[in-house]
Amino acid sequence: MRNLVNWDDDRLVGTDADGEDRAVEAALRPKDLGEFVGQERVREQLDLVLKAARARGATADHVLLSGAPGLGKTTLSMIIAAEMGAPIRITSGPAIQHAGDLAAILSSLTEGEVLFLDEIHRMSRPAEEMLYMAMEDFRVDVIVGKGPGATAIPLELPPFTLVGATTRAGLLPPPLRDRFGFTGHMEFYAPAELERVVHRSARLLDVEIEGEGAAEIAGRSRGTPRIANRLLRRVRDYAQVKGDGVITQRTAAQALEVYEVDARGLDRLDRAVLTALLKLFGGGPVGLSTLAVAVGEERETVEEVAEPFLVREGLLARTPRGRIATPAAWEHMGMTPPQQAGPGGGGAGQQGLFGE
Ligand SMILES: Nc1ncnc2c1ncn2[C@@H]1O[C@H](COP(=O)(O)OP(=O)(O)OP(=O)(O)O)[C@@H](O)[C@H]1O
Repeated sequence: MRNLVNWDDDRLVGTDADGEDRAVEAALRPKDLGEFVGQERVREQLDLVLKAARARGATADHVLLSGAPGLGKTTLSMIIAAEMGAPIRITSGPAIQHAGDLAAILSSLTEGEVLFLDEIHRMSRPAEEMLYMAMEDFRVDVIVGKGPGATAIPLELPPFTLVGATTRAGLLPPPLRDRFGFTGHMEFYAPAELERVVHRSARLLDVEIEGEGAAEIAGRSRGTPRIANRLLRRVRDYAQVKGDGVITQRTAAQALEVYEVDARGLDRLDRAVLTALLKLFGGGPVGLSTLAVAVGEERETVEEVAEPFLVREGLLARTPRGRIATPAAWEHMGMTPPQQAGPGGGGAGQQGLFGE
C-alpha cells in the first residue's frame, strides 16, 4: 500500500516540510512578532502574555499552539523565545517515547528557556504524565530501579516555558490542555496575507516579483505559508529558465500550470477525485471505496490526503449516503450539473446505487 505520508511529501501542495523546505525555511522565518504576518488575534494575545511576563521579570506562561502544519507554529515558538531573550530547545512528541527521554531534556534546561514540543499529542503516556508535574511544579520524579524496590527521586527544574504544538487541541487529554496558560489557535491565512508572505520571501530570496504575480501564487497556496514559499521557489525556477527572472502574473500562472496546481490550489489528485465524482457518478452520492477505486488510489489516500482540502474549500461534502459534489465543484471544473443539462441529461437517477 502506498504510504500516505510519502504521498503528501511528494505533493507540491503537501503541508509537511520536505528536505528543501527545511533547508530554506530557517532563512525565511520572521524573527519577531512585528514581522509575523496575519494571525492577528493570536499575535495580539501573545504579545500581551509576553509583555506582561517581561514586566514582571518572570518566565512566560506555557503556550499551546494548535493548527494545521505549515501555518507557523515553529516560527511562533522561536519568536516567543526571541521576544523573551531566552534560548530555545526544539523536540517533538514522537521523539520522546520514554519518560527518561523527557527527564533528560527537562533537567538540562536553563532558567527561562523555551522548550518547543511539536506534535505534543504524540508523546507516550508516561512522558505525558511526567510533563504534568514539570509544567505545574517545575519538578519531576525520576524513578530509579524496578518493581517493589523502585524509588522516586524528586528533581527540581528551573522555571521554563513549554510551547506545545498540535494539529488539533482536541487531541490532547484535558489535564495536559489545562496546564497551558495560553492557547492560540492558528487559522488558515487569507489570500492578502499570503501575498505579504510571498513578497517578504521574494525579497529575502532576492527574487523580483510583481504584485499580480504574488497574488497568483497566494491564491494557489491553500491558505498555508509553507506552500506559498514552496510555490514561490518553483515559480522562480520557471521565471529564470523561461523568462527574465521576474515573476509576473503570467509567469506564475504558466509555471503553476506546468506543476499542475490550479487557480484554486487543487493538484492532480484533488482534480482526479472531483472528476471521478462529477463525470462517473453525476456528482454523487457515492461511497468512499467506490470513489477511490474509480480514482485508482487507496481509500485512505482519497480520504486523508485529498478530501480535507476539498471539504474545506466547499467543493465536496461527506454525507451519510456518501460523497457529494457541491455546485462550486461543478463550476470549478467547468462542468454542468445533470439537472441543468436538460431532458435526459445526467445520471442522477442512478446515484443511490453508488452510496455506501
Ligand atoms: N505568519 C507568517 N509570516 C511569514 N512567514 C510565515 C508565517 N508563518 C509561517 N511562515 C513560513 O512558513 C514556513 C513554515 O512555518 P513553520 O515551520 O513555522 O510551520 P509549522 O506550523 O511549525 O509547521 P509544522 O507543524 O509542519 O512544523 C516557514 O518558512 C515560515 O517562514
